Amino acid sequence: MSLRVGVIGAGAMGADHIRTISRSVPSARVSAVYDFNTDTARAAASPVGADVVSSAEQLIDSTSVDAVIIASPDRTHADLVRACLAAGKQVLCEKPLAVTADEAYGVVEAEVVGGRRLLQVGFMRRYDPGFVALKRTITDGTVGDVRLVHAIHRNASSSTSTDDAGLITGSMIHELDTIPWLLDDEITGIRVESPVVDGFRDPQLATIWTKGGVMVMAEVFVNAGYGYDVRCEVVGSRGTASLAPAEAVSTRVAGVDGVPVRDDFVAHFADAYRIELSTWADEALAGATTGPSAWDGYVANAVAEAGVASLASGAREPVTLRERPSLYA
Ligand SMILES: NC(=O)C1=CN([C@@H]2O[C@H](COP(=O)(O)OP(=O)(O)OC[C@H]3O[C@@H](n4cnc5c(N)ncnc54)[C@H](O)[C@@H]3O)[C@@H](O)[C@H]2O)C=CC1
Ligand SMILES: O=C1[C@@H](O)[C@H](O)[C@@H](O)[C@H](O)[C@H]1O
Repeated sequence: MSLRVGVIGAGAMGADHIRTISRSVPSARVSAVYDFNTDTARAAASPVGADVVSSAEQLIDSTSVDAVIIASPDRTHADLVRACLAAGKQVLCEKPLAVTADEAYGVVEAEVVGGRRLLQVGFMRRYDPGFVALKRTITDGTVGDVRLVHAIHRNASSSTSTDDAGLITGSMIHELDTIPWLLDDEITGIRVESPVVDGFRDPQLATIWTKGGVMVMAEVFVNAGYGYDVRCEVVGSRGTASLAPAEAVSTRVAGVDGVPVRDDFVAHFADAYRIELSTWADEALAGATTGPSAWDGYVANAVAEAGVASLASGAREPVTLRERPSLYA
């Protein structure tokens, strides 16, 4: 039996998830696609033989859809997730869970009412072989006690993170989820600054403090021009650990010694998306989900909100969280 997946939003990310499922996830197949733009939906659905449906509601309620992937714009996520929860369907919602922390907590409350976890948030770095190996160097004590993390997150360009707050809620949100997961720690404060005073504040530099006493410097630059670049170095009391370059081979050609930089997230995180989708589909078939939760999505939104406040105030802003329901213990 394979999981019949309905996909809402078939732009860059939705279309890539559809391709990945059809090529590399034997336990699932895409049965229905909805996109606001019908041509976009058709282009993604027809190569995999999926139906194009005329609304998100129709897709969620369809008897030929067992589980849903939401890859429409950020502002649509929370309402669509709530509709999936009301229909009792497993749902993988792309990050961010919501645009504000209150909206994200509303999703937490809706899931708690149902009494079981149905939602996974698309924080795919938790499945990336590089980030998983980096986390292992922390948990097995290789680097000793962690003191600092240096993170870099650059896009060649971005059509989705296009304003000051959107850069934090749409792009930096990956760091805001990765750091607590990597360190098994909580973020307690954040200051975000930018060298750009007028216009779009890109790049942004975040200084992040954790409950365990670690300091993190995170640079996010979504119009860096040269390619997609995600780096992370952990500095501990016994040594350091860094993500290795994504390519396995370094070349010396035409007087240049180096490794290519990939174009975008689709190429850079291909393995992470594949492992994320396979794990999610296998678990959904078994009626469970153990990936990044509604609570994780809410926490990342709460830190992002403090980051947005800091960019305006120039101050270090505290992160205050609401009560964590026992469903996410
Ligand atoms: N996990 C990751 O690494 C990534 C996650 N994302 C997330 O995926 C989502 C989609 O991003 P992209 O694919 O890059 O954007 P995109 O702009 O390429 O695609 C969005 C698609 O959604 C459609 N759409 C707009 N309103 C809709 C609605 N109300 N219902 C259904 N479809 C609608 C648009 O027509 C478009 O085809 C965003 O939430 C983004 O934050 C995006 C890129 C990478
Ligand atoms: O999630 C993503 C995009 O939405 C976001 O706009 C990019 O900055 C990130 O690198 C990508 O992973």
